[in-house]
Amino acid sequence: MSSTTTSSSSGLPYALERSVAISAVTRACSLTDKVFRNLVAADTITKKDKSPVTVGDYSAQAVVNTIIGSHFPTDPIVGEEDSKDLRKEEAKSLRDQIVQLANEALGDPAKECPSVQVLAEKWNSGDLSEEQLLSAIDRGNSEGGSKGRMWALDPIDGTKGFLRGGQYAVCLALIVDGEVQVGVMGCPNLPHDASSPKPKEGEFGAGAKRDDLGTLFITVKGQGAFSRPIFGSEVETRISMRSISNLGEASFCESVEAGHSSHGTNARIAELLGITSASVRMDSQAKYASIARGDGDVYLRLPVGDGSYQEKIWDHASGALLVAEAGGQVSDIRGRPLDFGQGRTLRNNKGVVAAKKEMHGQVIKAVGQALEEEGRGHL
Ligand SMILES: Nc1ncnc2c1ncn2[C@@H]1O[C@H](COP(=O)(O)O)[C@@H](OP(=O)(O)O)[C@H]1O
Ligand SMILES: [Mg+2]
Repeated sequence: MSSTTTSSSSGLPYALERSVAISAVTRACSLTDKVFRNLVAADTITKKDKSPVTVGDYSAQAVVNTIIGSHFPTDPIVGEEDSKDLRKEEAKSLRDQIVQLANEALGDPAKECPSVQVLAEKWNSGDLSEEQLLSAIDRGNSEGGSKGRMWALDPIDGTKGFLRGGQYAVCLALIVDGEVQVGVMGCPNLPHDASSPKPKEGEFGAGAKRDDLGTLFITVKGQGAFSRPIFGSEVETRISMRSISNLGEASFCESVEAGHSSHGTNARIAELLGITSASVRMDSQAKYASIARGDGDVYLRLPVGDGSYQEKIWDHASGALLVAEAGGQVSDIRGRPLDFGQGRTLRNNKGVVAAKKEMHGQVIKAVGQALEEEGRGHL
């Protein structure tokens, strides 16, 4: 496996990877958005861990892996899904829908940047077989590790948000020797900027598309953080974290799901920091995106219970780089950097704390105190 930096005509490191990732995520977002608007709840099947997996998850992974696989055939992919359940007899109608949706997304004559066009003919014929698409899903079975290049993909991060009409994200990152180098995140339900009114319940669903929704976040290590609409304009805007003079002015983001992040501990940390505004609850890595562009300031993800859950690399790779490139610092609850070189999980880390660089240390101190008070100081 080579760790060399590929660049295209722009001359910047990872320019080709950036373009291909944008193309893959954009196509996957069109697909998930379509599924979202025509959501057929009956097509949801249940994995062993009981999290809902939809036709959107599988099709989006098939699309992204097909595109990554044709441009970078030797790059391993660490993807959330595999095709095991899909290959079962009873999943026939789900498979048929995936084949149709993935081929539509791959065959869509969307505009591509010139470097991507070169290889587009490899996958955009729109007639891949069921087996080709199932194999593409299974390209995501890499075990990860600390050497060489690999992609991390969450085809629909925030599955619960997706199903309830909240935030979700298609997240793709390139990791080289354990360090995230490129991150692209598509948030189809996130307004283009924080000043847009928040979507209200009932604004989603068939035919209710709003022009100011759907935001793409793009980052390459050392090159800054950018956003642009997913659908429509390709003009990118540089984003950065908000300037606040003290943490008392901050607002923080946390998961909607109390089972994913301890709301009680988060509240105590906010109290210790003098934060008075209510937390913003949001599904998916849209939380990283929100603080990166200054909608909020701190992302707290405090482990629940005994802290034995191991965070997955695809749940954090693109978001963590985005925040770092927007002026933030991302670590676990002890202030250790997230270690993406340990396989499919962040097994050397517990929880996540993301905040503006200058204020991160103060947040970590409050985290330690709150855990101590709960008798979880050993975490
Ligand atoms: N006990 C737990 N602690 C922390 N994260 C968990 C968890 N159980 C599941 N998750 C992860 O939390 C992710 C969603 O995060 P959030 O709550 O911030 O939206 C899920 O991603 P998926 O929705 O892709 O399955 C899943 O991987
Ligand atoms: Mg996820």
